[in-house]
Amino acid sequence: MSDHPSRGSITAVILAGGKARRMGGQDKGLVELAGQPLIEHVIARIAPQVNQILINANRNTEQYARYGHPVVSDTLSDFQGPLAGFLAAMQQVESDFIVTLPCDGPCLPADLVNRLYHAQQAAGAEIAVAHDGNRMQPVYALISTRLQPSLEEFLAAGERKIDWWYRKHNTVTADFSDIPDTFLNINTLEERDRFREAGQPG
Ligand SMILES: Nc1nc2c(ncn2[C@@H]2O[C@H](COP(=O)(O)OP(=O)(O)OP(=O)(O)O)[C@@H](O)[C@H]2O)c(=O)[nH]1
Ligand SMILES: [Mg+2]
Repeated sequence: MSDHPSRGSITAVILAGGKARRMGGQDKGLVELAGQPLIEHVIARIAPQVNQILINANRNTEQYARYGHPVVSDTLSDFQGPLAGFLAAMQQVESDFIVTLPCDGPCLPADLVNRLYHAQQAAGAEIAVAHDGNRMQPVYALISTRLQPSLEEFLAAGERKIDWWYRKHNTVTADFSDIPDTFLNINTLEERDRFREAGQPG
């Protein structure tokens, strides 16, 4: 992994902690695409962009550990959504920021971290979220780890919606409208098979 001495430290957090109901409850990160588990595609694309990777998973943690990156499970029980994964990561890391991304998006931008970081720096923001031109992509975000107490409080109050939490903070969007296809995510086996036939977009 390359070094980025000019930036504050950033840990990438690959979110693989969901239930994958649309995939019949399989462990989505381990579902195969083009001969490799989905998470391997994601690791390959994010590794050159950061110094540290964390995998957030709630099942099959030994299998995820094989990739040589720390694996953390949600500290809140019962699959309470991606924010629970953000929190588990923040509780674990010592970096200034986390960059979150899902395990089911194998085509993620090659400059995801750079664009998020520049948007954050330009605005002095607490959070930078990807925007594909049509909509926000809320699980692709750069978040200051100083927000851990805020996130703990939000989740303890029973709130779960990412967008609502973002709205409580100085949040900016980073423009990815030139490469919207990079946010394609695979939620069903049919989508996986269609993707396979079409080849990798972008
Ligand atoms: N840590 C954690 N991550 C989650 C949780 N729920 C969803 N995610 C992650 O959030 C990202 C986007 O969620 P979805 O694509 O809807 O994944 P999912 O919830 O597993 O799938 P569905 O049940 O089919 O909606 C994925 O990377 C999931 O792994 C959760 O309860 N905890
Ligand atoms: Mg998805």
